[in-house]
Amino acid sequence: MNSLAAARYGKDNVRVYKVHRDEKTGEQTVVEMTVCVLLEGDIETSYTKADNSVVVATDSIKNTIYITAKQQPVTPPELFGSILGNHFIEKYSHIHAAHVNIITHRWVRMDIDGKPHPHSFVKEGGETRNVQVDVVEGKGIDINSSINGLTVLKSTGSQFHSFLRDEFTTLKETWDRILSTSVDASWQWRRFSGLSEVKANANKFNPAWENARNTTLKTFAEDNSASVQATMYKMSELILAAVPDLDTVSYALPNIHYFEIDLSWHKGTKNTGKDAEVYAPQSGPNGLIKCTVARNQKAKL
Ligand SMILES: O=c1[nH]c(=O)c2[nH]c(=O)[nH]c2[nH]1
Repeated sequence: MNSLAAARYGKDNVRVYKVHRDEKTGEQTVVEMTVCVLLEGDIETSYTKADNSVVVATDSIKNTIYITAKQQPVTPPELFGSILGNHFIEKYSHIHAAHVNIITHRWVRMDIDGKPHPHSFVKEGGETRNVQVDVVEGKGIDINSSINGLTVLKSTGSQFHSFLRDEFTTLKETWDRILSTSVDASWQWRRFSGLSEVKANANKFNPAWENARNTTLKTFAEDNSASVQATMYKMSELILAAVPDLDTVSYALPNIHYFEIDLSWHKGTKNTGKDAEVYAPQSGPNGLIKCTVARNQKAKL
């Protein structure tokens, strides 16, 4: 006999845009999100017995996302995700968990002639602000906030030497290299008991995002990096120290390589070592360095 070992379902890639119009100043503020909601609960029979009576249609889930966006604040995304997820477990007695993922796209207000424009925006790179909100009946609300796709480069101030050498090693040691990565940084909040506790803490989410972003950029720029590993650990420690409500901070950083090009074949042109100016950016393979730093406890490696 087989049995359903795990099941969840819902609507993915629900794109939502919301505008806020400040009637007094005439300034408008926009938010664009891509939302995924997946539900769990007493839904086995829909899989095993073709019983659709337990199915909240994914079309209804999509409608609920729109209605909730209309009726509730969509920022900070941690709060919107909690309100949305909580709705499903309160409304349907047989739904016991709602998993909400929100990608917030980065529309940044334009500066025109040095002044913030009231209703025009630029989409900044591929960077997004994301949240994963898991609302589980009887347990509480787990929130993981993140920055994705923040691409950075420094042209010096990075080293990589003294690494293990053996018969597989060809990489030269370097005391001055280019360092580039696309930052995926995430921070796990201590578990909230429920929606009212999330609401009581709602003013912490934006400052935490700002702190994580600023810390990432400042540390990346200012650290004379011994390695991606050492720099990302410093970033994680600083964020944990600044935001007491976090349990862990994680990074996943690709090491995007820029190779020197030997141009000596052309009239003895010097373009390596201290003479290197023209490099070949690599699209792959790339290093991929990850870590999770936990507060006051040993990380599970
Ligand atoms: O910062 C780095 N960490 C590594 O683990 C590594 N490995 C490598 O080839 N280059 C680098 N750079």
